[in-house]
Amino acid sequence: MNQVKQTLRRSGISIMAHLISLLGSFAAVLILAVINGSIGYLCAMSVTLFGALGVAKALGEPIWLSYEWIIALAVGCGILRGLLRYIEQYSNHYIAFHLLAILRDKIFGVLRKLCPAKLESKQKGSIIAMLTSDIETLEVFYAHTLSPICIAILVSFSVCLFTWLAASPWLALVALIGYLVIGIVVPMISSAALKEPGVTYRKEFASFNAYYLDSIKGIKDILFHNAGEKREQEVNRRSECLLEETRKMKEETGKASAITELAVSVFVMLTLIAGIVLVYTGNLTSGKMIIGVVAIFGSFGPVVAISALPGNLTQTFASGDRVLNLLEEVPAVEEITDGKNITYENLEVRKLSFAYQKNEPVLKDVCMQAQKGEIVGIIGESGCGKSTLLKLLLRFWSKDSGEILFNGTDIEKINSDNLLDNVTMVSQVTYLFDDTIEENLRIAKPDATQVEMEQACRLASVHDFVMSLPNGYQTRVGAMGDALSSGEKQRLGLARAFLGGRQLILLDEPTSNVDSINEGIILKALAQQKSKKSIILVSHRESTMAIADRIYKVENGYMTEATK
Ligand SMILES: Nc1ncnc2c1ncn2[C@@H]1O[C@H](COP(=O)(O)OP(=O)(O)OP(=O)(O)O)[C@@H](O)[C@H]1O
Repeated sequence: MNQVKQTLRRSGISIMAHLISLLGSFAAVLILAVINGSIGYLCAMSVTLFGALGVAKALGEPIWLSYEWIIALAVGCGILRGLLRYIEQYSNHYIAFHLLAILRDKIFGVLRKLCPAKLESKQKGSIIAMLTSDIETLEVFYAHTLSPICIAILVSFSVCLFTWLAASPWLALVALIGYLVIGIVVPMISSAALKEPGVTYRKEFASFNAYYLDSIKGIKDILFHNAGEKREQEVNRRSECLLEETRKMKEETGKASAITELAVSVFVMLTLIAGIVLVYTGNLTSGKMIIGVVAIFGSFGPVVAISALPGNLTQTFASGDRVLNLLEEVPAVEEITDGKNITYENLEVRKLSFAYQKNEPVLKDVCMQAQKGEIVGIIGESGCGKSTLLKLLLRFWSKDSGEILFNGTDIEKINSDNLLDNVTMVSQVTYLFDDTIEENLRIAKPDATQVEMEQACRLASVHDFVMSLPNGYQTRVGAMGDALSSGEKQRLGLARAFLGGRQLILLDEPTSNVDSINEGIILKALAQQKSKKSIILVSHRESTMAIADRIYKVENGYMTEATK
């Protein structure tokens, strides 16, 4: 179990301020919710208060309302309460769900910018947890935290004023102290006690989700190595940890609500005692005492709601902190929008150096070039930096030094969108979305015609396979493309690249998963394509390298031209 003290990067106030700043134009809807909520609660209180007025009138207080009016107003307040409560809840949820949609959108936008460099170091499971549970948790903040706090302040202030004017300033003072204790002191104490369990719970929850998801994704390998039992034990252990954290949190929440209930009872008693003393000392009539005491009795609801917040609030803070951290994460590579647009003709790499970690260079003073009409091969031992070089050419990472020149323009001066309009890559693993084959191909060219798609698939030697499927191009491939073999996925990845029509195609082991017949067809297709494009081909296979016009070898971070 993680016993390390969990802390947030920001204070609770700062998280709340950030989250409130996201409200923007929804602030007007929040004001509507607060007004309706406050008047609604005062209406609810008024039902019993009109009852108290009736009793006070019966005790001889000079109340100008007739009994009929008192009953009619009590009924009217009851009905109005329902309507206003509906508007309040509707407004709160309107804000919450609209903001959650905006936040999801923002997070996706940030992930796009961070991808792929920063995301290589983040567990995908924890990002999924963030997109699902963390954002859902913020619903509590927007729908059930902000307006209750404002409503509690307004209602408490109104009741104090009413009690002062209608009964006695002393009763108003007791009520005020009660509100401050229940609405501020008790929540502060319980929030301090709940902070650590709340943050730890959220971290355990996110870590459990990530581990669980990871286990499901890797279930085949777990089975291959008969490691199921060990993995299951670890899942159970983590589940127990999560359960323990939940228990701790619930225990603290239970204590907090018990303290609140106790405080309410104490202040109800104190109000009553103060009222009786005032009547006995002749400072208040019995009728006014009943009106004041009944008003205060029914007024603790909003502050009790606040004192119940810390349990949720600590989790909201933890979730809010994680979401804000991601929103503020600086991408490893800044998007370029004020650069040049090019149409690819040639590539030249001069003295390129790069390291993922300081002082551990992967590539050193690398030089290479590619012209249209050429297939350039790159070979080298596993882990020598071949894929890294391709990622640098796509600017997925920023080079440390040297130049990557497209048509003589450095990569740092070319608009990011435009670069990806010119260059594409087929990586070692092709991701297929849980959609039809047609839609999976279309991500490379959304407006592709059926003829274009079929042509690309023929070039990638996958058209006959697609046509053999029950629904041809309309066949769904299943989540992560699990229904297809690695070779089929790889060939669909190639088809995407051919369909996209980019002028520079980077291929990372494009034939590693296909048999020699299909390799031959793909290589022939590549040879046909090269007259219009540059193709940079990374492969271990000698047979694949045979089509390269020039071959570079990467060794110990350096690159040399190899003899064919
Ligand atoms: N995101 C990353 N952060 C830190 N190190 C990385 C990262 N990606 C790759 N590396 C390291 O950089 C080195 C080069 O990796 P790269 O994937 O470029 O090798 P490769 O030549 O393509 O290997 P292979 O032929 O096995 O695909 C390796 O030591 C690898 O562990």
